[in-house]
Order: sequence, then C-alpha cells, then structure tokens
Amino acid sequence: MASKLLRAVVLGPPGSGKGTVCQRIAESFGLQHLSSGHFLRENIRAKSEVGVLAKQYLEQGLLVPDHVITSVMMMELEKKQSQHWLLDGFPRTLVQAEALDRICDLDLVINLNIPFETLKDRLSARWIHPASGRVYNMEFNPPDVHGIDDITGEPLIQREDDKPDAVAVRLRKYKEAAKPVIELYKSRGVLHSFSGTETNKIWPYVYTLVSSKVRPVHSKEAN
Ligand SMILES: Nc1nc2c(ncn2[C@@H]2O[C@H](COP(=O)(O)OP(=O)(O)OP(=O)(O)O)[C@@H](O)[C@H]2O)c(=O)[nH]1
Ligand SMILES: Nc1ncnc2c1ncn2[C@@H]1O[C@H](COP(=O)(O)OP(=O)(O)O)[C@@H](O)[C@H]1O
Repeated sequence: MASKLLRAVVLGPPGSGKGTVCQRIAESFGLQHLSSGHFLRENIRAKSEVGVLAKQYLEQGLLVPDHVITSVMMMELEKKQSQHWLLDGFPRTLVQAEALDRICDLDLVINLNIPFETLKDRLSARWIHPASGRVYNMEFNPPDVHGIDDITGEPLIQREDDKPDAVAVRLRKYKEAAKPVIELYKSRGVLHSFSGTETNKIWPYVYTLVSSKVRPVHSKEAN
C-alpha cells in the first residue's frame, strides 16, 4: 500500500454525520481528525481574537468569513504536515477549496447526502462534550450516563446553533456554498458520495473506501 500521507475531506450538510464518520475513521485508521467547527468553538471558549470575531457568526448559524477560517485551518494543517489527516467542515466554499489547493492535492473527498428532515431531527437531539468535541445523540449514540461525557465524566452541552432558527439558516447556507465545491471535486474524480438516513449503514462503504488508501490500525497487516 502507498506510503503517501492521506489528504482527505468529508463534506456534508450540518447534522449529516461528518463528525461521527470522522471520529470512526480517525479511530479505525489512526489519522488526525481536524474539525473547523471544533477549532472555532475552542477559540470562542478561549476568547481569542478569532473566537471573539467568530462568535457572532456561529450564534446565528452563518459562515465565518473565508479569510478567518482559512487562516485557522492553515495554522492547524501546518502542525500536522507529517501525519495522515481528514478535514471535517473545511473547505465549505470555493474560496476555501482554492486555498486548500495551494497547499496539497486531495486524495479522497467523502460526500454525505442525507435528507433534510433527518438532519433537522438529528440536530435537535445532539449533545457534545465541549472540550474534546465528542458528539452524542440522545437516541442514536447516547452517553453511558445521561448528560455526562463517557471519557472524562464532564457535563455535555447543546450547541447554540442547534436551536431551530439557526439550524434552518445553516442548512440553506450550506447548500448554496457547497454546490461549487462538490462540482470541483467531482470534476477532479476524487468525490465519493454516500446517500442514506443511517450512519451505521453508510459506514461499511466508507470503511472499505478508506481501506483502499490507508491501512486500518487493528488489521492483521498492521500488527
Ligand atoms: N438517529 C441517528 N443519529 C445520527 C446518525 N448518525 C449521526 N447521528 C447523530 O446526529 C447528530 C449529528 O451528527 P454529527 O456527526 O455531529 O454531524 P455533522 O455533520 O458533523 O454535524 P455538524 O457539526 O453540524 O456539521 C449527532 O448527534 C450524531 O450522534 C444516525 O445514523 N442516526
Ligand atoms: N469552513 C467554514 N467556513 C465558514 N464557517 C465555518 C466553517 N466551518 C465551521 N464554520 C462555522 O462554525 C459553525 C459550526 O460548524 P460545524 O461544527 O462544522 O457545524 P455545521 O456543519 O453544523 O455548521 C458553522 O455554522 C459556521 O458558523
């Protein structure tokens, strides 16, 4: 199998399961999961310059300006140059995709196609552990103890932008911005789309696809 470092992106609307799928890929293949939303929420909690600027956009479910998120992601990617990585939530506009193009060639783009009604239901049942970004769902993957993170024992919270008004805006904005990004990757032959309403059904196909590029952590070959 090629020893080249994997450069992958997961695209999909809010609630499509990007975070859940990336969490599973990161665990199964030992690669770095870099979530733009998680970095922004960390900056907001730390009250950094980026955080203060980004806060208003996140609260309203609007996209943060391209130059802000691009500089955050470029800084993070610089730190991970020697590792396989997987981007979640970036790029989300054509301008961001062009910025990413300047630093790497993508090997794989996974696009999650999930119906609108499913997205609305999922987001309203989502809870997160703010420090790690770990994602739960009160029906699909509840924590062992209600309202508590499995790993740290710390409290879970609901995101501000998972409130109904912000959800509707986010879904609309996603569609507009993502179309040219999806077209770009399709034209390059790196786009792989998966449709369905359940992550567990999509996951085996994603696993097989990623296995064709990197070795699973727990495979016999890896030991
Ligand atoms: N019922 C159900 N819930 C799911 C499924 N897959 C993921 N979820 C839950 O749906 C919610 C959204 O999933 P995420 O992985 O956070 O989705 P995302 O695309 O990263 O969402 P954003 O962070 O908003 O971009 C979470 O609460 C997940 O636990 C599924 O197959 N069925
Ligand atoms: N690539 C990006 N470009 C612009 N804004 C972003 C980007 N990634 C994240 N954000 C901001 O962070 C918020 C949360 O992002 P994320 O956790 O990926 O959730 P969602 O996919 O539900 O929007 C977005 O609504 C947006 O305000």
